[in-house]
Amino acid sequence: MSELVLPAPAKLNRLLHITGRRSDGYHELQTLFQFLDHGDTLRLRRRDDAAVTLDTPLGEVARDDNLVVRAARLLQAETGCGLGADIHLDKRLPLGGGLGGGSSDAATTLLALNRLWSLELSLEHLAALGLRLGADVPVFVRGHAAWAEGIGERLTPVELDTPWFVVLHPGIEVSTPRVFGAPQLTRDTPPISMARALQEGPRTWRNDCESTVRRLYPAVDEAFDWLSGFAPTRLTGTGACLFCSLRHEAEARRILEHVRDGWHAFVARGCNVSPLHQALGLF
Ligand SMILES: C[C@](O)(CO)[C@H](O)COP(=O)(O)OP(=O)(O)OC[C@H]1O[C@@H](n2ccc(N)nc2=O)[C@H](O)[C@@H]1O
Ligand SMILES: Nc1ncnc2c1ncn2[C@@H]1O[C@H](COP(=O)(O)OP(=O)(O)OP(=O)(O)O)[C@@H](O)[C@H]1O
Repeated sequence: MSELVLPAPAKLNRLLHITGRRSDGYHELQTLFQFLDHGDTLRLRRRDDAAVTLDTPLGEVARDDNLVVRAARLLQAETGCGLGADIHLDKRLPLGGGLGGGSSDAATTLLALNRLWSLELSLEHLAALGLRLGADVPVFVRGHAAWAEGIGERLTPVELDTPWFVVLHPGIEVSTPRVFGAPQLTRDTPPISMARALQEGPRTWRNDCESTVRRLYPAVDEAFDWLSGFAPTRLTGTGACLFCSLRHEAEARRILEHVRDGWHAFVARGCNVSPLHQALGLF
């Protein structure tokens, strides 16, 4: 096998609580991660030399800063592997959208190169490596919907309902550091048990960043009010994307017909096993 074409799915934070702040400034979270059957696609071809090429420019992100390239280099450094890869990234997920696109691209790169380079590192090992690239990378490596604590790296697999979602992007990029740096952000939600969160169910789930993001970004506020006219709406991560759940795909698709110019929306199904792991025959 010398080439793989694999998905890098989006994630939603179905619930996001901020329970504290660590001494290094990072915030402690409790969150429920679930994957979507929508995302980026990567094509990776093995090279016999150590070069890593990426033929897809990504806005202002320099090639060497792209999480795909950083993931490949990290794997080479960790294992001493002398092989390389030519990588093509078909980017569909918005940057700074709260859908974890960059983290998912990194995770897909780690799993794909582990195969193409015959490294046989365990998912545990790859998740620990991925954490060095970003707090959301481990859940994409592990590949199961999860209750997460810490900065999002302590993961317990869960089975969540799998509705259809409308995901709405209001056409702007939200700065995660700006949201986490906002004085008015709620940072003291008392920790709850995973059992309680699951028992209380989706209708009670909320995102502690929501009011701050709506105040800082009027475009998110406007889109939130609009989507709420169809179904109860939530923010994912620190935004900018919003989502609502529907029982039937047709109902979700009808909402898309009304989306305003300048906004982008898609319909996707929630998945408890990542489409990446389904494609690789894991689980
Ligand atoms: C909020 C989530 O979307 C939940 O899934 C993620 O935890 C955000 O992860 P991310 O986009 O990968 O964010 P990073 O690039 O790691 O962090 C950007 C900045 O946000 C702040 N940050 C981020 C995550 C966190 N738990 N606490 C923080 O205070 C830090 O200032 C950090 O420098
Ligand atoms: N392959 C990549 N795809 C997207 N962003 C990347 C990539 N490589 C590096 N980045 C950088 O990482 C930043 C965060 O990207 P990402 O798409 O993961 O944001 P996000 O959806 O807001 O994630 P989160 O839900 O974790 O907050 C981007 O703004 C960009 O500067």
